[in-house]
Amino acid sequence: MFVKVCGLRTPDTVDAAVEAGADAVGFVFAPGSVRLIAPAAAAALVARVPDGVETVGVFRGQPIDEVLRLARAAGVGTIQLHGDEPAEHFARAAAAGLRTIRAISAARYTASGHAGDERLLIDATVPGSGATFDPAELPVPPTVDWLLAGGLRPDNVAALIAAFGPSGVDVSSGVESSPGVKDPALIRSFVAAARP
Ligand SMILES: O=C(O)c1ccccc1N[C@@H]1O[C@H](COP(=O)(O)O)[C@@H](O)[C@H]1O
Repeated sequence: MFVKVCGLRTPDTVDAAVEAGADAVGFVFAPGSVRLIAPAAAAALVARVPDGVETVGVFRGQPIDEVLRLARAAGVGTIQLHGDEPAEHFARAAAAGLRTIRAISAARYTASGHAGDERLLIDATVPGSGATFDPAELPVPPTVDWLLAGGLRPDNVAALIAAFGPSGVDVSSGVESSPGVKDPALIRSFVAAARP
């Protein structure tokens, strides 16, 4: 089970995610997020991440030139786009040597609409809110590689994996002691619960 821990902003929590065995760590560059991090600060955290652990920049509705500039400054290897971005944005990212994750709400998922995506993340309507989505919004889970996100926590992730059968999971609020403040112990508990 691929495990991503997102919205990291401090060295101790990046280290906790890596040591716990996370496959990916995420840094949020979407304006207005409580987890927003400056690219230079993110670059210092990316430098702590060993090869083999994916570094993901998270964006929402931003111009692709801004996305690429921030991704380059932070040194992340993957971008995650939450704003219904056009195919051209993904092509520009791939041309820049970046991997991509398309993030959509469960209510907007259609199999035909996402067959060609490299990787898909299916979230609740408001990303980063700590809310889960209604299972009725995803009657038939994707057959492509996909990440389950939205309100995941150490105490619910195993049941949600069993219910939806994703390729991976992605968490932010559920491993925080307060909005935007990651808790190393909760990070460790989440990774252990996601990969028993
Ligand atoms: O985390 C944020 O603040 C954020 C802001 C804008 C776009 C995406 C964001 N986070 C993504 O949402 C998922 C789910 O969050 P949560 O676990 O429900 O809090 C998170 O993993 C990020 O990929």
